[in-house]
Amino acid sequence: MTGGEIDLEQEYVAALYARLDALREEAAERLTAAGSREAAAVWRAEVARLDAVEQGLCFGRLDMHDGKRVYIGRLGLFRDEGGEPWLVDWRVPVARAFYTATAIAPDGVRRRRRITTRGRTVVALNDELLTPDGAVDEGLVGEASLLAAVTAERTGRMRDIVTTLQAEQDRIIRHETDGVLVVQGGPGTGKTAVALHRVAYLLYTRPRLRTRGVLVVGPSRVFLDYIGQVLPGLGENSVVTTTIAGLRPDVEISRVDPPGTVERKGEAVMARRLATAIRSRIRAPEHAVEVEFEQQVLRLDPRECGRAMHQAEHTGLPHNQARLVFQREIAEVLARRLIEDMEAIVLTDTGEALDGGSPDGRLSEADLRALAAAGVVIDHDTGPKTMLDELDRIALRNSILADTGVQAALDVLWPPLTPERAVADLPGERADGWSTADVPLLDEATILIDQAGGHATFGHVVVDEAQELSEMDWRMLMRRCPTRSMTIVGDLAQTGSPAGTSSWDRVLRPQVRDRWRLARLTVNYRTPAEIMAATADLLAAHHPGTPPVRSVRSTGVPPWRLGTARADLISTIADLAAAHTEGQLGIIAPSALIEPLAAALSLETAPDLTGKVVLLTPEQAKGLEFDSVLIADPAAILGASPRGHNDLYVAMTRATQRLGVVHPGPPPAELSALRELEAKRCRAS
Ligand SMILES: Nc1ncnc2c1ncn2[C@@H]1O[C@H](COP(=O)(O)OP(=O)(O)OP(=O)(O)O)[C@@H](O)[C@H]1O
Repeated sequence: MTGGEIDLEQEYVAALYARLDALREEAAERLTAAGSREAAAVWRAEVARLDAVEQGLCFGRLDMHDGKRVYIGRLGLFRDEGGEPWLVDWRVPVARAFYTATAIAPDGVRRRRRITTRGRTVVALNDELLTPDGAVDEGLVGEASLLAAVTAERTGRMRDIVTTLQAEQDRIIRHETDGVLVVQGGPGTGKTAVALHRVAYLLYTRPRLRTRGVLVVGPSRVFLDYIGQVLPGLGENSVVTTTIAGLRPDVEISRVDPPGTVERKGEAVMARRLATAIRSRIRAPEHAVEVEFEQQVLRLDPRECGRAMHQAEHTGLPHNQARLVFQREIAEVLARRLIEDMEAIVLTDTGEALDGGSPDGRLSEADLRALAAAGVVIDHDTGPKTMLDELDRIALRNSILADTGVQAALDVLWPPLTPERAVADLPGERADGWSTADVPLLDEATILIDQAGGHATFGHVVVDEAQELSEMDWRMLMRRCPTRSMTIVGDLAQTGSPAGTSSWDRVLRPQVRDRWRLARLTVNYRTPAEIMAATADLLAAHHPGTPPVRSVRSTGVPPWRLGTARADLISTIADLAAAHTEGQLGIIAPSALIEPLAAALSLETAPDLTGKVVLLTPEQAKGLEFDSVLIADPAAILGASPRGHNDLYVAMTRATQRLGVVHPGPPPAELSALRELEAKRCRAS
């Protein structure tokens, strides 16, 4: 590339930055002058959006066969209002060819130019000529930018990949489906990256989504921190991110359930069990129920109770709300009875004291008390039939409802419930704190007991590491997404949770029937071929039908294993970590080893992704990546749960450069083909 070309592009890019600066200045002024909170929020978001695009504002150019030239960047810029676009946003249709055009299907493109900038300076240009014979410009490397991106040292924070998106990824990002899109792909195929870029794409192309909201669900807080900069970097700041348990921030997690319990609690049948258990709290009486109100004993016969219960249940309202309907029905019955009694006394009017009436044939003391409690003032001079008007009747019914004695009698028939109580009373449950597997149960119970739809909902939901969700988790999530517009990404060969899935159809069909589409990603951008080859036995043994993903590069560095005595395991890992110099090292160990390893490595037990050495379990490592990975005690990882083989697969596929495995005793059969390192040569590289 000639220096002259770079100078020309530099001039163009500098002008784009000048325009960006002008827009920023204007947005900042509008923010200062904003007259309302709403206006301030709009301009604050605009300032953030303009700030976010500083790095790599413009990263590409398309020269079309018809002579047009299109510059592509992180946002659209116009030289002046109504004029030709100066820079087009990567999400507009015309930019698509930047990611998908090939020599065979050039889509009107003659030349694709990648523009690399450092700060505001253009440092490199890479051109591809998309001529029918596939010839490329001299001295240019087609995949140079991609390879530079995938081999760069990791920082503990995911970066966006907008400059190097590949065609199979772009197809998913722009997929037109309104319903559920499932993206299945092996490790490192860019599922997370693609899901986040799809969010940015959807927010851009469907602006109404901004008001309806987008939710991104990830497997852990550490993971959410890891991906936290990607969307802001794409100019999108308004997305809510959470873990599945975080959907109910009011539930404090203080317990870890054993695998069998996690599996059991995650099954969809729990929803039915919960509903049945709640329903069973309602007890239709076999004999008449006596209710005391203002020292009168009123009798309710079982048929009256049954009818009131039926009417309440018929409303379809949650338990506690239907209970109020039941109580109102019963109060109506009781009020009617009281009124009939009172009016019967007055109507006899024989001068006799009847049925507790006073000697002058009027109301008894108890009747008067009941009426007084209802705020009904009796005018003894008025005729008996007009004694209680409609308002009096309502007041009487309300005072019956408010009476603690009546309440106590009705609570035996239809007790009030809390979601916590309902879940804690399930067979096999405990009331001494909650586990993450309890969260969807509590959420389900909330719906059944207190409120239908009191939670926030979203216009689009993204689920990452979606293979980990239980059937109960899916139910909870679907309630947050009434439109069922979702992007679900995951890998069935990486399922670790005992309640997770091995079939997308099994978890999605009950929710959306066949209204979901499957897209696949096939190229691994993270893990070099040498490491993927080392996982082949593990994958073949446990997922015989799953094709291995193709690595985009090889490093020439084979992964290794090192045998050690059990007593030396911790010190061996500590020595390897101390000797490690190249990039970030992830040490992945079974949970039983986290404490002793943290002590030996002077680390916290909670993983810190900004550290040079990060210690974590396979579960915590989900979705993350490191320059080098060291696995401690693979047999323990395999044996820790029924899906230990998937956990080991996850652990082995986290490295972008180097992988080592330290095993006390003989290696697991699946790893025996790894190159064995002699103890004295043991280094993490
Ligand atoms: N087109 C691309 N250009 C540059 N880097 C890419 C590209 N696609 C993926 N990557 C990088 O590859 C790595 C793996 O991507 P990502 O984490 O999205 O994969 P994944 O499929 O979610 O992996 P896993 O299932 O193993 O967690 C990331 O560092 C990502 O930035």
